[in-house]
Amino acid sequence: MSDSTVGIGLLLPEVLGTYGDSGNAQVLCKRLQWRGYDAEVVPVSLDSSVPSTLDLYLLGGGEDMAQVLAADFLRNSPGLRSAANAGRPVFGVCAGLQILGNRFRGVDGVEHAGLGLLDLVTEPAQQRAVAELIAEPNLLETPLTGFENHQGASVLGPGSTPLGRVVRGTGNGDGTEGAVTDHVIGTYLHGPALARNPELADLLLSWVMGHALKPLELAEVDTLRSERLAARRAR
Ligand SMILES: NC(=O)CC[C@H](N)C(=O)O
Repeated sequence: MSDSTVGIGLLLPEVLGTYGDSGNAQVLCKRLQWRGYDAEVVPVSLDSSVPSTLDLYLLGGGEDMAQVLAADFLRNSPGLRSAANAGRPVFGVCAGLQILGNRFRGVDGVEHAGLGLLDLVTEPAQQRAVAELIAEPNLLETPLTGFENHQGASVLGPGSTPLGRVVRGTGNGDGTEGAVTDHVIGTYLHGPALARNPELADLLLSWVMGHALKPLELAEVDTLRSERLAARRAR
């Protein structure tokens, strides 16, 4: 990979790929390439260590045991934490959000340490949240859309702010959705989230590039968004 190529780290897709969130890496890569930048997806698997030099890091959702495996691995491989502490963007979805937090408890009742990159704690909720999820964003202009499928409910501490306010669905479980600390974002949105929410994709990319990127007109993305937002109104 040349120095000018943007390296998009896709962390542990073999265990955090259950909900299709690996698509977030393809979305970021394409949105850069369509604008004339070189970009490459760099998968990081359980048999390697996490490099601290990639430009951005992605974690997807996963089942409970896979999540514990991923959290243990990431706690013991310091690359992600040092990259985040150096300001490199990190985006985690669902299990990814919970791993980025301070700690999470699975449905088995066992508490596991997270990475402490987001100030949040996750406990199992009474009911599993499986639904379309819509939120009014805090950092962006346009509504956040995705689907959710999780048991965990997350409570934010003062070191993180919500990514948005739930309009439909469950999100964190208290009316807020997701969490942000510096350049680390966690969300309960699958979809993949960055395919459904191009403004969120471009926010992450603006942090990578150090400047805003020129807009992209993509009719397919507009159609997908309007279909998903209309589906919520039809119910
Ligand atoms: N979709 C997911 O990543 C699920 C995460 C976690 N296992 C939960 O149920 O809360």
